[in-house]
Amino acid sequence: MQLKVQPIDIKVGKYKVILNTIDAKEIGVNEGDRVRIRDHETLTAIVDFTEDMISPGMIGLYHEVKEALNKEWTETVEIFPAEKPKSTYIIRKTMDGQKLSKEEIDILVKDIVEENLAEIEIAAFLTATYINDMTDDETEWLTRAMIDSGDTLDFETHPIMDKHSIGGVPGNKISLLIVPIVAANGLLIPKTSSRAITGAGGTADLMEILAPVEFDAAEIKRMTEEVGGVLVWGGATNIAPADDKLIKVEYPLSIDPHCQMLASIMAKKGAIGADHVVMDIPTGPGTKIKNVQEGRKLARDLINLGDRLGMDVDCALTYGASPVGRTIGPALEVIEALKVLESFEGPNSLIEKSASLAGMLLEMGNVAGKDQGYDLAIETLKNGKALAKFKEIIKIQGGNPDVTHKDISVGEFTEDIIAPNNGYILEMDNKRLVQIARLAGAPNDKGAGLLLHKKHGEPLKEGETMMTIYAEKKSKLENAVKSAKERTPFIVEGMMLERIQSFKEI
Ligand SMILES: O=P(O)(O)OC[C@H]1O[C@H](OP(=O)(O)O)[C@H](O)[C@@H]1O
Ligand SMILES: Nc1ccnc(=O)[nH]1
Repeated sequence: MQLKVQPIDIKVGKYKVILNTIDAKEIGVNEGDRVRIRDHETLTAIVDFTEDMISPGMIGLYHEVKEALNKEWTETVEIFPAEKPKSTYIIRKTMDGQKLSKEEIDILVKDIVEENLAEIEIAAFLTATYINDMTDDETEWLTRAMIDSGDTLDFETHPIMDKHSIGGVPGNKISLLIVPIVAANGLLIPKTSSRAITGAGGTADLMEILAPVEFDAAEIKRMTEEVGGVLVWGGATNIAPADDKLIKVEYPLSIDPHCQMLASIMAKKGAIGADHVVMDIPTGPGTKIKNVQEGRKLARDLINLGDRLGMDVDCALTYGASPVGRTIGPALEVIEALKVLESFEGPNSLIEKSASLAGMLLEMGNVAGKDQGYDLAIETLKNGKALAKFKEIIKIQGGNPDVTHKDISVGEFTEDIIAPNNGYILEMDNKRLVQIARLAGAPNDKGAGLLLHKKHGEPLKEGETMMTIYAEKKSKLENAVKSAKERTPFIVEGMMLERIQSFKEI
């Protein structure tokens, strides 16, 4: 069918076109099907429908298709129904619980990277692997395919150190401390992070407040060689490019399937050529890993995958049942991390955890003797060398090295959540805390988040503030406050959990 072009200058991240319902019926395609567009070259695009935005006889070309075809308003193109990509059948196999071959995984990752799959198809794949986990072989092939589909780094100097957390515990701003501690001790640590996946602020979301985080592989190498470390966003590089496309679909689902998590993390480590890696596995109720047994199993899986890929991986099972430090959400977390670097002031949970993991890396990189790493990490924080190194990192990434915690602005709309009665905090619900922080606007509104005045095990008096919610928009604050009051994230000794009413005649 010949159709006239209507350019739509909206970027949708993949080849997509929009047809009038009448034309779509005539061609015989449904929403989400593909069409081949033939002109001087042929490309395949995913179809959207509309009744009124596009008139019959026209085809809306979103930015990416328009750029590729270089067609102007009312020029014509010829379109045909096209086969679905082979990956959709491969995804179906995963949904049926069947195992995939290396070739199938390579095809799937290629289609993800080339934007040939609709989000709903990627969501189906992720959900299928959430239900039917991949085997060790499949996970290794997935990781290798993710590494091979992008750029890799090859440093002349070794060892290359790296750190990653599987996430799942709110407030986990430790990379902002660990990277400068390690780099300040002469080791190279080119750290790539993702944005939030199940949380309210990933390391990339945090670092972005202090400096740009979008760099390509060559720039990451150059900056690391110059100052020893970087803190950049993995999604902006062409390093393991499938990763961020999968994470974008995981985020609204708030899931991080086991095999995807392994591949996502280890592909980033493999691609930058890491020799020694420390993995943080937050463990406990409300995290991705419910108990120590599960944590040990994941640690073995990570070590085993590292071994297959030629990396030395050590894991730290860490306490995750309540947040790290007292802040959740980008700006609040950055302030807390900067205070530790500036004056060694801050919550024990943050300092202890950061120094322990940094210490492991210092020992693995042979700049600290056995069992000496923790002390060296604390010393590097106390003597200001970590702060000085962090300033160098901020500067080389294009940020302002003179920034202090006082310069970071938080949301102007705040409300305190008050203790319902006297008692002790018996539990904190991580997932609820993240939901409330997300309702307040985190991670996209950088100033949104939570300041925890009270934590697990601490006593409180009726009427005391348990936490303050911060938001950049009043409506978001109201939503978050309503949610926090309806279902509290704190379980206080002696409090009534919920009132469940009998059915009443109206
Ligand atoms: O949103 P959830 O799933 O909690 O965790 C995701 C976070 O965990 C990892 O942290 P890091 O890069 O090791 O600091 C990721 O890179 C990301 O920032
Ligand atoms: N799935 C993931 C969890 C944590 N970090 C990542 O980069 N990816």
